[in-house]
Amino acid sequence: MSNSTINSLLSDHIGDATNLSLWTSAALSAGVLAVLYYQLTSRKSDGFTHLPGIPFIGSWDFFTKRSDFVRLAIAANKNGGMSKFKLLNHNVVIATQEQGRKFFFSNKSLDFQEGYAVLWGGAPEIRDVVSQDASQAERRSYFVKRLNGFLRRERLGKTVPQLFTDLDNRMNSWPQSGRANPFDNIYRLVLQMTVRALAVKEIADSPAALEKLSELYWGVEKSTSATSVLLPWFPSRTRRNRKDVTAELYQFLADPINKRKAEGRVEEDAAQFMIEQGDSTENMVMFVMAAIFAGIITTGMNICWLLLHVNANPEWSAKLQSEIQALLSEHSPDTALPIHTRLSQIPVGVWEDSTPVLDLIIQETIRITNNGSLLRRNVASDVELDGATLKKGDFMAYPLEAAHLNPENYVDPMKWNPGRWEDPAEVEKHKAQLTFMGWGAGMHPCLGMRFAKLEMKFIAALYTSRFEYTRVDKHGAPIKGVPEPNLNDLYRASPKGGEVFFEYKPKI
Ligand code: HEM
Repeated sequence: MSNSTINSLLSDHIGDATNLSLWTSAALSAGVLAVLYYQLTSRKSDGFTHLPGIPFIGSWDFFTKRSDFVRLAIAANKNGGMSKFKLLNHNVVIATQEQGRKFFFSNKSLDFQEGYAVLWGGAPEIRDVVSQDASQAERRSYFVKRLNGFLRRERLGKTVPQLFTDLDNRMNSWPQSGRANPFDNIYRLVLQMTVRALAVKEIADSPAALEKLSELYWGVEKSTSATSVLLPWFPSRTRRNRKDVTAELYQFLADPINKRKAEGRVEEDAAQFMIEQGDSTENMVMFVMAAIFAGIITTGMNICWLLLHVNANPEWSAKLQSEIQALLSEHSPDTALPIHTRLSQIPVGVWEDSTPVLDLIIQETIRITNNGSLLRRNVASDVELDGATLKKGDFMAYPLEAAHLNPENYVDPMKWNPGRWEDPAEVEKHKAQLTFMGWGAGMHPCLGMRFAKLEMKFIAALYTSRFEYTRVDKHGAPIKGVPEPNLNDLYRASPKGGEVFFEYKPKI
């Protein structure tokens, strides 16, 4: 923790870490931390194991190396109980065992929005740009209502041909064959689909506008730091950037909506539906920002990992191809048609309910990849839990890796093995014990799951039908197996040990 923590603090507060000579920062890190850093490993009288941190500041590693940090809690809680750490004046409790997990997902005093609003700064926040009269609950209910409307089967069904055309056009815009980083070009496919299905046609139609949108999103992410999250009032360099980028993003999304409203022009897209419902531009932009954010981060990282794993596993790759071939033969037998047209003729209901191989592959990929920490805040009264008191105002975190990568729950947990989901009894067991929560659980299950699964299925089907590919490093040397995801990288879970590329060429 030491060097990076101090450096990130300094770079954020002072403005530019490169202005500090290396020896100064190293001396500071070693000297200051030797005095300030403390580590408490045993369970204390308040019933919690206290995790290491810096006095007054707390455990900055929760932001900078989250997975490494939560693994301390997983180890500390192994024989029961929960861990606790400080972030400035906030207490954060990490539950990793069954009792804490069940409480985390079902207790009504734990507030979802409050947890993320204070402890997670990755999403662009509309309140950074325009003042909002609506309460958080009202904004959430608006978001849920609109999302559910857009995900109705008949509505999605009408969009499917356009989604496949978009995907095919994007793939046509790549060099016919070559080496590409999936964490770059596959992410862009997800953005394209999300904007097409849940946002504004004017942007979905324009590769340049999509590129700009992607730049703005990653701009918000890059401008997020521990300081901007924990000290939102602090006029740091990153905070100013974040506000500026969010304001630009807001305007970028609002402009085409306002223009269309002013011209009275009618298009066929999600924005049009919202305009016809009389929605304000602010609400529409809020919806689009949140939907796109959920889309490009989680769906993006999971589809990249899915393609990596499938490629490294000939058995599952063959099963996937035969599932796709069977669907094509049944629903679009004319082999003279282009593959994206044929795939688009498979009904949405079939994609959702009759693709068992894709379902297993997605489930297993998410178990290994989707392992961030979920967050809540106790907004009600003090609660007794597992021999300790979770006070009103305390935060709670549940690291998904505590369940998903635990050898007590999954044999050989780092092995990608979709077959482990074939036994219905096993699936039921994980459901009952809450040991698979890749799509959330209890009071806050993922509301975009159906759409995210469709996006991953469409991309997997079209990409693997169009291309042959192998996994290589940046020099083109083949990569054995599949690296582990770096779970400290909250936004991409990028491969440990360096970038992985796909060397691809068209299938004949
Ligand atoms: C592979 C892609 C995705 C994965 C693995 C995923 C996973 C999750 C998980 C684990 C949660 C629970 C968070 C918690 O309990 O703290 C969640 C919640 C949520 N997800 Fe997703 N998600 C994905 C894609 C999407 C997409 C594309 C959308 C929307 C377009 C979406 C919308 C939501 C919403 C609105 C919630 C919050 C529900 C609530 O407030 O109760 N998700 N998701």
